Amino acid sequence: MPENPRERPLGIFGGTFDPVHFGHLRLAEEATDQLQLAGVRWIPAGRPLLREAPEVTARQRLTMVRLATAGNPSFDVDAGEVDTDGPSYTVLTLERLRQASQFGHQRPLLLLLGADAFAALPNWYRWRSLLELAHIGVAHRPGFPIDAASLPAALATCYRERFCAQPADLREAAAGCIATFAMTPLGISATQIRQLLARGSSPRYLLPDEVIAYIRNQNLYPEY
Ligand SMILES: Nc1ncnc2c1ncn2[C@@H]1O[C@H](COP(=O)(O)OP(=O)(O)OP(=O)(O)O)[C@@H](O)[C@H]1O
Ligand SMILES: O=C(O)c1ccc[n+]([C@@H]2O[C@H](COP(=O)([O-])O)[C@@H](O)[C@H]2O)c1
Repeated sequence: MPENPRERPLGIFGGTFDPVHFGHLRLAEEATDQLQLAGVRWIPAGRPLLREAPEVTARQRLTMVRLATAGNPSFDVDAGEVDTDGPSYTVLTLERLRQASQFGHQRPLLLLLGADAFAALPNWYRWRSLLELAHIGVAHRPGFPIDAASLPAALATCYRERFCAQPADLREAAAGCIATFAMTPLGISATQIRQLLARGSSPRYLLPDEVIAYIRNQNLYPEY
């Protein structure tokens, strides 16, 4: 049991963010509301796995996340994965957070994932250990159903065993539950934005203006 069982979980939101967009921002905002989080810590992946290398550097993606989240006191940004050499394994990041004196082993942490990332969880390094370190909160995402029948068998079993319907239950333990939440469906992806930028089309209203200005000033995606 946590020292303070009523403490709200802190959301942990990792991503490649190449670039960050309103799908990410609404996910973090709606998770905070629906899962009753204390806030969300954004952690851009330094060297993301199981995907193509990002188009821009880790530091540039970190800056975009800082620009996008500035001004929201419920959000903060962690440069830990960007500052670390080597692949960005989430389990190691969670272990680092648990070792940091501010969290210890009692504070509820909740790893935020979109439904597509959740379905791929069995491919992650030491994926079963993730639930020893944090709860998992899964956002609905258009095109990616969250139901046991569509998940890989090992994950479907885990999902059935760990499912938690009540946000209040997430405060009763430091880790181990899987919750889902139905965020506003937004069919926005960073892939789509990169495709728009590559053909010189406007990405406006898919991501914050501050991020677009940075992309332009730094010539991050050269055709735009
Ligand atoms: N529109 C969205 N709705 C719900 N979840 C999302 C959405 N966009 C991204 N996510 C989630 O945010 C996290 C970080 O995603 P990521 O940075 O890879 O963005 P992406 O748009 O999926 O990028 P890409 O198209 O490059 O794969 C993942 O858990 C992903 O599932
Ligand atoms: O730990 C792993 O093995 C692992 C494998 C794939 C993805 N992740 C993390 O999942 C988050 C979302 O990844 P992505 O590729 O959808 O941007 C991001 O924080 C990645 O570091 C982590």
